[in-house]
Amino acid sequence: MNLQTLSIVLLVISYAQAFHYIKLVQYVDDHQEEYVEALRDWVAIESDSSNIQKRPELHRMMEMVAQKLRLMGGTVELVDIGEQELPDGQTITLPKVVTAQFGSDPSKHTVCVYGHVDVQPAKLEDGWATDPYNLTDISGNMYGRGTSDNKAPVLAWIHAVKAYQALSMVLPVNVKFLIEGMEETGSNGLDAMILAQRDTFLSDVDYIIISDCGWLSRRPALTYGTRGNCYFFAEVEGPKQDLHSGVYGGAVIEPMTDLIGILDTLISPSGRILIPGIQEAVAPLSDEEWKMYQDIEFDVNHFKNKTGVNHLMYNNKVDLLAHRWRYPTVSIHGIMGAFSDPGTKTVIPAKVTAKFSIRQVPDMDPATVKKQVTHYLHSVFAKRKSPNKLKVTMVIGAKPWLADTQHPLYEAGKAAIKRVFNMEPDLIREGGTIPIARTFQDVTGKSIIMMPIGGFDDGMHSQNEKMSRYNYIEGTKLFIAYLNEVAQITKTSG
Ligand SMILES: CC(C)C[C@H](N)C(=O)NCC(=O)O
Repeated sequence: MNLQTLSIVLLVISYAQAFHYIKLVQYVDDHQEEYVEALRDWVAIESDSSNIQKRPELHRMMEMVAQKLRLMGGTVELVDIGEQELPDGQTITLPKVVTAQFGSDPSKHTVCVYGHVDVQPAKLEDGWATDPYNLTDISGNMYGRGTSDNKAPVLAWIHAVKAYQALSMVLPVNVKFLIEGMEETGSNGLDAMILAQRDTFLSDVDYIIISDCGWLSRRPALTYGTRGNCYFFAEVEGPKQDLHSGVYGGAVIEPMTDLIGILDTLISPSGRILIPGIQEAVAPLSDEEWKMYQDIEFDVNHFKNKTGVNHLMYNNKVDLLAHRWRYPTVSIHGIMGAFSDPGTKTVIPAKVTAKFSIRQVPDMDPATVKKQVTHYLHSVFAKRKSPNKLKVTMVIGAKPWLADTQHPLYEAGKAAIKRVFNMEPDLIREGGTIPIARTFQDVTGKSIIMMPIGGFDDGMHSQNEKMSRYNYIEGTKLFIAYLNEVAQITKTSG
């Protein structure tokens, strides 16, 4: 083929692609209401993975996902991943993992979209303005638990594939789905499943795509790193039952006093982690990283006001972003067994269990962190010379993940964002954890991209979580455009 014929062929291809894209976008716009109703149905399921009472709901949720994909003609499996062991030694069935496949053309790339449909706990009385399980649209924002994290993004991916099907257009790449129901509690059972399916379901996967995070501002973003997380229970046990604080106070050494005492030794008021060995393991901030953070458009004051605090740990952009993304932190989440109802119960709790977590960054290692924390807490507890008993357990040990932003997957992401939003994306990291990201990378050796569609103010895990209709619908278009861009990556790129 001579140069002139080649340019004509390329022109015809790009016209055809542009024409297809316009039709797909029109289809998405025309089906907005259907997409919102699909989200309403999913949000109505209280698929809280941290509450074992809700496990039947979680099973129902996984079945709903599978059924949706089956109805689209995918090859769908509900994979049994076994049992979850609870802290008291009991076991409970883990929600099955949904795998699905659309297309198996060996001449095309195969992408695997990972997502989750379990949610964090939510109760109206936590301070929600609307029922967390009844999707409520207020001024273009759809409120409900799990909207942004991660039900709407999963649906947007499904709808992207469905749009191609509905218009009888062939998918530009083969698309696989791997949807789980335990992400919020550390993806229990998934590591083993990924390992077991490395040479089967995952064998022909070229790239993994995750859309389980948010933008940093109103500018679309591509995410190239997440922090890991080590989650601990510290239990202090004393008397054989709860005691009257008037009758026994002053006579016994109280478990709660011990617990608060040791918790106070984890982190200084200025955010310095006091556990020996932790800070030392953190990779230093490179000049290149500093420059990347410096170049990101991010308004610290706006962030402060949106968060509703009058003082942040750091007031300059680079420090603040670095401490959200690439330094570890300790968060204390709650104390089980402590009196927390309204009222003035005067009790000495007999056994209290603190829950805290340490976000992980390169080059920390969860196995080492487990030893460091356990050893440290026992040594500070020993200094108290308390007769009570301390037990420290690590219940989640998820590693951090980092990607190469020079990979063609990111170039394809930039092109798709340019097409849909007509702007360049921010390249960002994420302070939260997607436990399986690192496993995917280590076990399959495949490249991963995180392509968020959540807004910066979606309130994941918080009261009034939402997803804007704009992000949901434009996000669906982004995924459509992205599939097309990935198809252009030369087959040899790893
Ligand atoms: C912003 C996170 C990466 C979103 C993710 N779904 C999540 O919430 N993970 C658990 C966590 O505690 O970070």
